[in-house]
Amino acid sequence: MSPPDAVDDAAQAAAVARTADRALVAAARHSAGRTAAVLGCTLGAAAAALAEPAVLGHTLDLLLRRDPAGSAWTLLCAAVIAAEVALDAVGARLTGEVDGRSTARLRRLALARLLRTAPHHAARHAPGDTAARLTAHATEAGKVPAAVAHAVAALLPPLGAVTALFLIDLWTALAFLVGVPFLVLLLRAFARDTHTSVARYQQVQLETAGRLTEALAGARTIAAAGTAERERARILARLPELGTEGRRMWQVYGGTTARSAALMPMLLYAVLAVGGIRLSAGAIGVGELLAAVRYAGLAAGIGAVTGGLAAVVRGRSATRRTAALLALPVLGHGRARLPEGGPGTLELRGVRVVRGGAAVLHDISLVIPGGTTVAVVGRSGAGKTLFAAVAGRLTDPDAGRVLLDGVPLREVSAEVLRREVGYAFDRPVLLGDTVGEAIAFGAGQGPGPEAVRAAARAAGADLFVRRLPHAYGTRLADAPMSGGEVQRLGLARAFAHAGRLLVLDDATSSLDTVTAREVERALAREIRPGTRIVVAHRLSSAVRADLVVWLEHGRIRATGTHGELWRHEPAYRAVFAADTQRETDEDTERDTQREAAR
Ligand SMILES: Nc1ncnc2c1ncn2[C@@H]1O[C@H](COP(=O)(O)OP(=O)(O)OP(=O)(O)O)[C@@H](O)[C@H]1O
Repeated sequence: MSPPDAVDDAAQAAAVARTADRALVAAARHSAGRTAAVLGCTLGAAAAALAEPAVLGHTLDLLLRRDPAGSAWTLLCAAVIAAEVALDAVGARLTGEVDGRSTARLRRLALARLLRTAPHHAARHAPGDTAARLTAHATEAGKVPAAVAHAVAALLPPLGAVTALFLIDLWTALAFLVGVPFLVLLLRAFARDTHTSVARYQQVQLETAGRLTEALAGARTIAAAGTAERERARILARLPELGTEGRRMWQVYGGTTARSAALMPMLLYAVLAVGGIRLSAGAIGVGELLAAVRYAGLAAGIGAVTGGLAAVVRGRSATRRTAALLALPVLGHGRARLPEGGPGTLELRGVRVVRGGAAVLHDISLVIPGGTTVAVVGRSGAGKTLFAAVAGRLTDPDAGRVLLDGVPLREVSAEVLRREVGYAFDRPVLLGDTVGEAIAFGAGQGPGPEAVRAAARAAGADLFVRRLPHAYGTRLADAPMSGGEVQRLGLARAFAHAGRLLVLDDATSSLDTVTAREVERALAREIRPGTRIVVAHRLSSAVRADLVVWLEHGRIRATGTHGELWRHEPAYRAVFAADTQRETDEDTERDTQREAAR
């Protein structure tokens, strides 16, 4: 890694840490009342636990002296113990609520951020990795506010108990204090070791989830390549590490518990021995000795703080993972509207796009008059998809501006942008319950059933949709579709929402040439007129376009009509060499079939 990269990564990690802390504060504020109630209950239970030895000791002294006040103090003992149990129970219930609410809030914020960032930022995290951050890690992170309250309250009994020891008898308290440095060392080592293990464990979890999702998405390729066994090994490769780190966490926890369990009796014996000497010297009574021993037990219970501390450490580490989503940059929107009835004139001024540290679109300056159909062509990797993404503001350029009907796209409101700019992709994802809903899916008021059908007809989808068991009401899960059929539904969705600018990014690539031409014709005749940007490898798309933008290595090599470019630019013809052959073959095939039919 080069030094600037290392600096960038460190700065990014620091930014994520700050975002994580802010997210935790926001989550705690969101349930401030309940978190305060958890703190109140746990502090109350701790106070009751702290009062218990003193009340018990005093009651014992009264009963030994047969003092009549003894029965009232016995009742007080019962009340203190009952209060401790009740407060613990209410605290546990409230803790569940706070955990749930904080988790839900973190999840909602992270998901909203994920959906509002530019797609290439969201793609930084693999789907499995994202799912783990939003589920398991968000759950751990959501536990932090209540865990902090518990950890704070857990400090009260030991600190109060040491104070009480001093109040009962100085020498007994000093006997206890001899063991305290060992306890502190134990807790520090616990916090350090747990943090390291938890961070490693969560990292391995994310990577394994990421690999699993990749494999699920690529199941067909894996089956075709016959590499299922190798893939299984790749997914599970880090499982032993997961086991190692999991065991290490339990070892650290178990070791700390065991060491504190060994330390505790020694402390208690020391207190008992010194207390016994003080009792025989008449410095303290039997009740006070009982109270001192119980306080020593409470004070040594500082080891119990380790449980709360572990939850806080795990939660903070998990928050950083969820917060990486919160730190994604938002694709913000302005409030501007577009001029009423504008033709859809698109202007790119000095557009430059950087990906992976290198410029992949350079100096793109171009005016596309409203109502024009533009074919964006070029070899694979030339920058066509990025051009389309910038043109409809799926992403912002790193330099330069994009204007639609004279208004910078960055300033256009989200609602206007998505009403006026539509997209269809090569591999659309269908969202909604039914086929009809998938076509109507979009911002604002969706199109009615008639508009949905018209869009499907234009996209060449109506016929196969009507053959489905419940036509447009068929559930997507019950409608097995080919790649071309899914693509036609994606086109129908774009047509149903067509605004002044429509971007078709390789959206007919899975259609046969005849269907693709029918769709192009329907688009010209039946869909709201406007500017069309058609990313295409097909010769026919370039032929039908009013203007061709020819990209090469991220730059505009030339613009013009297809005829002009075809006549004067051999390199332009070479872009379509394979397609020319394919279309010729398809024409020949069709001619042959016609001949055969005669
Ligand atoms: N997120 C990214 N990180 C790094 N490089 C990227 C990213 N997105 C795109 N690129 C690079 O930018 C270049 C242009 O990509 P683009 O997808 O626009 O090409 P294309 O012309 O649409 O290709 P194709 O015809 O194969 O779909 C490619 O070299 C690609 O590797």
